[in-house]
Amino acid sequence: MGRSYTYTYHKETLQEWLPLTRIHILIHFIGVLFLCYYRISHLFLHPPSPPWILITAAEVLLSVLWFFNQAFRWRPVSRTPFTDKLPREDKLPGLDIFVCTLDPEKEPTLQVIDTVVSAIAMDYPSDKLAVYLSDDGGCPVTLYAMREAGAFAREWVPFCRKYGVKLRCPRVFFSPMGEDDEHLLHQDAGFKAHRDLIEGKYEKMQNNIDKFGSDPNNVRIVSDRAPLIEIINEEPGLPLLVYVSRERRPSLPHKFKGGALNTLLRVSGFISNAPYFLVVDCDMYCNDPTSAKQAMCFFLDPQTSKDTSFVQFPQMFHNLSKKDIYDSQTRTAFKTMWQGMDGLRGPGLSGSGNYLSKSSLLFGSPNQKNDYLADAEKYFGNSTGLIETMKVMRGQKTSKKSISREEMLREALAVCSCSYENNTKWGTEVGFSYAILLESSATGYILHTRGWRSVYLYPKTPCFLGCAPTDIKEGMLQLVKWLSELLLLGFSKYSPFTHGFASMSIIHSFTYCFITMSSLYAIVFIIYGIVPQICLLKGISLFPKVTEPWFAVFAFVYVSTQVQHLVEVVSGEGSVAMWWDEQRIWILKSVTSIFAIIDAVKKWLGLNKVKFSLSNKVVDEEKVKKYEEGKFDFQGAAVFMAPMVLLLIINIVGFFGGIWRVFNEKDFQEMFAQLFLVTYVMLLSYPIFEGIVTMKSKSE
Ligand SMILES: O=c1ccn([C@@H]2O[C@H](COP(=O)(O)OP(=O)(O)O[C@H]3O[C@H](CO)[C@@H](O)[C@H](O)[C@H]3O)[C@@H](O)[C@H]2O)c(=O)[nH]1
Ligand SMILES: [Mn+2]
Repeated sequence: MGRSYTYTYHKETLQEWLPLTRIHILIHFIGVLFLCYYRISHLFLHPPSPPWILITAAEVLLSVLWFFNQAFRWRPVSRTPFTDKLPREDKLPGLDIFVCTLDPEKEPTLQVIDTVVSAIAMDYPSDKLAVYLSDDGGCPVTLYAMREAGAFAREWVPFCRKYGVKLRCPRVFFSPMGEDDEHLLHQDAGFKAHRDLIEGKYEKMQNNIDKFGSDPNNVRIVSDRAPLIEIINEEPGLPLLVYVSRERRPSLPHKFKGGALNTLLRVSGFISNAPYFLVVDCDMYCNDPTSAKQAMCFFLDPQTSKDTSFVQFPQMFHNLSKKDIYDSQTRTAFKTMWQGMDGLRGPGLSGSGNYLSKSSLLFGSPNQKNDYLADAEKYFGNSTGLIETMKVMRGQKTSKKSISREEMLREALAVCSCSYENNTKWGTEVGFSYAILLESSATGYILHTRGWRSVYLYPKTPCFLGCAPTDIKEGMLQLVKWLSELLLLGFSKYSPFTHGFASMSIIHSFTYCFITMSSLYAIVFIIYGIVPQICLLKGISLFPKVTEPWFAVFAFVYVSTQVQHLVEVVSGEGSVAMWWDEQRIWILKSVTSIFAIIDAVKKWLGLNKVKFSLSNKVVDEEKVKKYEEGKFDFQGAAVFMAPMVLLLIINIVGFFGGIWRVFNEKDFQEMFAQLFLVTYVMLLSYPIFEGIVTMKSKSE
């Protein structure tokens, strides 16, 4: 174990081999500098030819990206919360849970309900807990299902508490996975009977929802509607359960999930007004009920409470196969990157599985210099009731007498209207940011620029489990949606290159530079996938001769990168096969990022309408089967695959043509690097060829 710092309720541990990592970065950096020197000086010494200019551009860009990428390796930490040291339950602060859903077609209602029920069963004092579902589709089936879920929760929550059930998502508990709970095996016969009774009720609920949802009218999104708030459960011993569907009008902007979350921020003020809240997407059920207390270890700790804005858990998935050929788990993001940022001033906000402090979103910077409440209407809008709730949260005196429930609900409905945010600071200074479509990425980043910290927790038992895309089309859609938006953030007025440098620690802002720019790998790989191959065919050497000392620089940089990656994968319980597979998918995703760049340019020029492409969470058995077998499935992804297919064809021609030419010309020494490159790509992309060939034969 590395060096560690102990706080009142938690502990921070530095990576054990940190000095080695840093030495490696420095040595590699020298290699990179030599490489850039070789390329750039070559352009001045020899008449620059187009292939040389291109390859120089690619390598310089790659070096810049490498440089920013090292910021994640500079100071990774891991954290351990001490939940048993927390104050007594009655001293814990209030907690709201926000679940967002939109479309029952892509987000099956039963899944949404499992998430809601698992949230209600969180291990947290009931009178301090409230669960809100934001239904952006306004679908009758969702409201109906919420009422059913409310009734089921009345049985489920006491059952979980009585027997100390660990898996509190009913679907998982009643699946074969639920039978592994050691501690439940030793329960008496009464437990078994109780369990079967509850299982019956669970099935009944599912049937009811299915039946209600079989009427097409009940599953249609209502896009023109008045707001609706319904308090579903409100009784002692049970958490509050609230259904919220904000006003939607086809002609008025609604700001997607960011808009939904900001609405919940306001509505919850009237109903529970907790100082902290958890955001989960509707497919991300709570797998470990202790996550709330884990997060509280940071919010309540005397040393970290003042400037901790959010606690992020990794997004993990319940539907991944062993091989995970598409790297849907995005290991690099949730292991290397987030952990690396955690040692600086904190990970980014991922949008799901994160606990946040409401004050950090509502009242500016942690040193409380700015008093938004002094000019409340300008910042928060004209609801005096809402401003009262905020004063209460800040511990300020309020002038308000208690109001009737009807009046309270009326005021809460008013802050759900489409026009409420007009001429206020919602979406800019207050609440979730509307700067880009990825409300969370932007919000997390802006919180950091204001001086807030965040925390990353990666416990052994996953706290939240969602549904990952299991075919390439969905995966690519999601990738393009994220990377194009992040690129736009990089060119916005909030850019980490300008705004960020000015307001954040320098290494922390490097991590954001990398995050916003990572789609530029597309340019590197496309050049690298065309130019050396064509030059190999034509006999133009682009790299130093194998016998020249300069060759060693290239070889070193290549091997060093591979070793770093291998160490990272293997030290995190990955395998060598995973290291190899990740390279393949990384190149594939990088090449496909060209669509993200195109998309971002189009949006920037105003050619593309801003549209949130909702990820599909429906499990398709056939797709899953192929994915489980580790076979690439390109069905429906022809467009996304086109650039990669083109590069592969060029590479195949380069490989065979190149070998033939080298044997004729005997210029093996000059061409070694290029031959190596085409061979490496051939080996790496074999499963992709296979996928393409089987796709063909299927459509015939
Ligand atoms: O107008 C909308 C659009 C989406 N959602 C909800 O937002 C969530 C995220 O949507 P999804 O399509 O599943 O996003 P992902 O592709 O999984 O996107 C990731 O990136 C998003 C943008 O930052 C984050 O919001 C997500 O939490 C994060 O999981 C879902 O619960 C949706 O129901 C809404 O409530 N209203
Ligand atoms: Mn999702």
